[in-house]
Amino acid sequence: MAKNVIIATKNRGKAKEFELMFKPYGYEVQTLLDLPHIEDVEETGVTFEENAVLKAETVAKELDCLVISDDSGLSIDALDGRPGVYSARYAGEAKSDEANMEKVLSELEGVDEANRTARFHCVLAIAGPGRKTETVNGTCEGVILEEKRGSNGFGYDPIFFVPSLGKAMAELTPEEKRGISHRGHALDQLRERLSDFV
Ligand SMILES: O=c1nc[nH]c2c1ncn2[C@H]1C[C@H](O)[C@@H](COP(=O)(O)OP(=O)(O)OP(=O)(O)O)O1
Ligand SMILES: [Mg+2]
Repeated sequence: MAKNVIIATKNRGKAKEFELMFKPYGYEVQTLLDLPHIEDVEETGVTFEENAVLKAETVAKELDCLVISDDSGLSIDALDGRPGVYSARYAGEAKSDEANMEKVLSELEGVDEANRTARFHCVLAIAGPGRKTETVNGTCEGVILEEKRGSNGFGYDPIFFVPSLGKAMAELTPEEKRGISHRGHALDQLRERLSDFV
C-alpha cells in the first residue's frame, strides 16, 4: 500500500515536483490543492525558514497530522537579494509568474552577465503532533538570462540559467531539475535527517 505525505502548498508547480520526488520512495503526495477547505496561511515571516515553519505548523495543527511545507524563492545579487521571500508576490498580490519575470528583467536591464548571478533557495519544514518542528534547506546557483528560455517547470525557471548544465531551468526535464534544484537538495537533506521517514 502506498504511504501518504501531505505537502502544505497550493502551488501546482511545486506539487508536481514533490509527486515526482516522493514516488521513488513509495509515497503518494497530497497537497492543499486536494484539501481545498484549508485556508491560505499568511506568509508574515521575513525569512524562508520562518514562512516554512508557519505554513507547516498551521496546517499540521489544522489536520492533526504530519505535514511538510516548502518556502522558496529567488535571490538576485544585483538586487540586494530581492525578490527573496517576496518572490511569489514580487509584481503584486496576483502572484503572476509572467509579471514577476518581467519585473526582474526590467530591473536588470543594462546589467552585464557577470553581475546577473542569483540563487534559488528552498526551506522545507516538517511539523506534526507531538514532534519538534524541523527545517532543512537547499540552494541552486545560476545567472539571470536576458530573455525567457524553455517551457518546463514554473515560476522563474525560464529566466534562470544553470551554468553547470548550460541550459535554462525551464529547458531541463523534471528529472534533471530534481537532480540539481534547491528543492531536490533540500529533500536530500530531509531524507538524511529523517532516514526513518523518507
Ligand atoms: O523551482 C523553482 N523554479 C522557479 N521559481 C521558483 C522555484 N521555487 C520557487 N520559485 C518561486 C516561485 C514563487 O514566485 C516563489 C515561491 O513562493 P512561495 O511562497 O514559497 O510559494 P507559493 O506562494 O507559490 O505557494 P505556497 O506558499 O502555497 O507553497 O519562488
Ligand atoms: Mg506562498
